[in-house]
Amino acid sequence: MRIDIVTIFPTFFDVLGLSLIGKARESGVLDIRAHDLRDFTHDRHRTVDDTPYGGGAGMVMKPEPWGEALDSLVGDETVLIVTSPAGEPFTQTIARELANESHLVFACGRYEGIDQRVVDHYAERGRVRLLSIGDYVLNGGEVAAMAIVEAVGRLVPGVVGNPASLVEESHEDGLLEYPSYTKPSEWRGLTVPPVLLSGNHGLIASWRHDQQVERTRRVRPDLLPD
Ligand SMILES: Nc1cc(-c2ccc3cc[nH]c3c2)n[nH]1
Repeated sequence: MRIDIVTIFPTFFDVLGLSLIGKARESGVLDIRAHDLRDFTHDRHRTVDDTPYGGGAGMVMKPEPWGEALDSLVGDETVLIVTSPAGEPFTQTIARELANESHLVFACGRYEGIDQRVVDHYAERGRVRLLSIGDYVLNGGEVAAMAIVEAVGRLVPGVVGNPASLVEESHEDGLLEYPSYTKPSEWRGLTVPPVLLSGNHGLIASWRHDQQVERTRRVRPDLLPD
């Protein structure tokens, strides 16, 4: 999978050279590239923003640099992802959908956001998704893009060593994950649930599912079917 990220802070994504995603980049399973939006400006000050039509506080990102940057990256197979607090809530289901794509381009806004005509222009020509990682406001789209890149990247075959570890996770089966324990069997007076020491794998599986349902009912009842 090829992932391109357009941002005025390209070094922000240097962290993607670490850990699993970093190894996947080295092996070629993931090809992730960050691009500086200012490289697509032509004035001395490399200007990417201007005052909003209609007035109001803050600045809006100009459409021209975005058009040149995205024209250089977006193709017929591309899904253009614009992170925004006004976007569709990003979920594990969307992560799975995006993990099947061959090319993702992320547009990371700053200031008060990107001129709406950029989204409108590319939505007329291909697939564009406005995605939010939560109902809170960040200073820019980079943190949201980073979260989505990690959630999607780890689902791409060859990125995670043991694909079985992707199955029993929160949200993978619509439920929150069960609690996990490791040695020692007692720590600060706290012990491990005896069923996990029983060696009875049927009982363990049943206990773990019960824990998932109980935890989901307690913490995220909205995830349970009506
Ligand atoms: N879920 C979420 C996304 C954002 C976001 C995304 C892009 C920009 C551009 C300027 N501020 C932004 C905030 N905040 N919260």
